[in-house]
Amino acid sequence: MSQRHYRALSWQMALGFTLLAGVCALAIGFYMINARQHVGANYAALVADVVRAQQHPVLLRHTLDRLQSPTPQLDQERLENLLWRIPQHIDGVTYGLERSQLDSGAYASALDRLRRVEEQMPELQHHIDDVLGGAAPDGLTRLGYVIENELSWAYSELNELIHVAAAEQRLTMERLTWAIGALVVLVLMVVGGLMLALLRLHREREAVKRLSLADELTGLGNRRYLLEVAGRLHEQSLRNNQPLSIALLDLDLFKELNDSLGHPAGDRVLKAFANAIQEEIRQADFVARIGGEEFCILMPDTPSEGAFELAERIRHHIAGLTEPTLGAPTTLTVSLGLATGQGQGSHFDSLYSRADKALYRAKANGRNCTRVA
Ligand SMILES: Nc1nc2c(ncn2[C@@H]2O[C@H](COP(=O)(O)OP(=O)(O)OP(=O)(O)O)[C@@H](O)[C@H]2O)c(=O)[nH]1
Repeated sequence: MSQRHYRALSWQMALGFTLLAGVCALAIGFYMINARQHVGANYAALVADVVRAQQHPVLLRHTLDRLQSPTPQLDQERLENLLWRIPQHIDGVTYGLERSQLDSGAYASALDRLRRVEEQMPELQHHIDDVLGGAAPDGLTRLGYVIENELSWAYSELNELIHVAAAEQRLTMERLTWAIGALVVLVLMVVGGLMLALLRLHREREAVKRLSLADELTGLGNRRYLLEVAGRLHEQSLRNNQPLSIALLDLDLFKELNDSLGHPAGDRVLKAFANAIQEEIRQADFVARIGGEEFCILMPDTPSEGAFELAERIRHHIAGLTEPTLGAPTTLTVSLGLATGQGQGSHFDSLYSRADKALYRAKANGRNCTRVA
């Protein structure tokens, strides 16, 4: 699997992480907008009611002041209008307060005063009627100023209370937003960390797997890897009804070389041999070191003639190698056994054993030659 699948997996993880981060960012944005709107919606209507109601004491005072002037004048229309609007606004503000999140204890005294004002409204109406009937305006102004005072105090108290509460709530929302943001960052960090750890684990597992399938000396595949690939290629050849060829290669008289030049020189020769094979084979072919100086090449979609051609090419290449490439003062020859299978009747084990027999014949026939099963 490897590099390609690993890259694909990395991309998938990166994509997943980006999506997750995007969703989190969207969620935070959505939450922040909603949080702000929530704060505004909660108090905006109440603040507007209170601000509108704050005009009543001002208008009342203005009307009463005109009754106190040297030429007293009764603005009957405005007073009647206030008598009608003051209780209405008191009801509206009371309703808004009850529906708000405010602590009822905080606005209880303001509400008491407003209710008292409501109770005094009929009395105020009597005084207006008396003044209209010709009585002195003293009673009307006395009660009027008391009501004006009560309304001013109650509304300014409520106004301040609502603003403080709105500011507090906004602060709480901001803190909450930061906390959620931090939480999301933390979650992203943890998820990111987990993904990285998973990738690292996967990479290490792949490295271990690669090591377990590689030949340490030459870097080629080992016998286990050969069997794995052989199974795949054999199935593929059956499915597509294509020929699959196998070549077994065995260096000639390698023991002598080892004995005369030493083991390290033998190792260098083995590496040179592996390189030479790799230079000759196609990309679709697979080569493995299956024993000391024994190698195997799998050639998918290759008929017997093609396999023979490649075998001979390798043989001549090896015979032509000289000391600088071999890393040892010697010449080298190789014997090869070939076998080709095609169709349902061909089993890989029998293909291998036919190639082995052909190799045995090559050795028996004087070495440095290729024999076909
Ligand atoms: N340097 C080195 N030698 C190895 C390695 N693995 C196996 N050998 C040696 O390869 C030699 C193989 O010898 P034999 O099996 O007798 O074969 P041969 O001498 O090549 O004779 P023929 O195959 O009949 O031509 C042995 O001496 C092994 O010790 C290795 O990794 N490095």
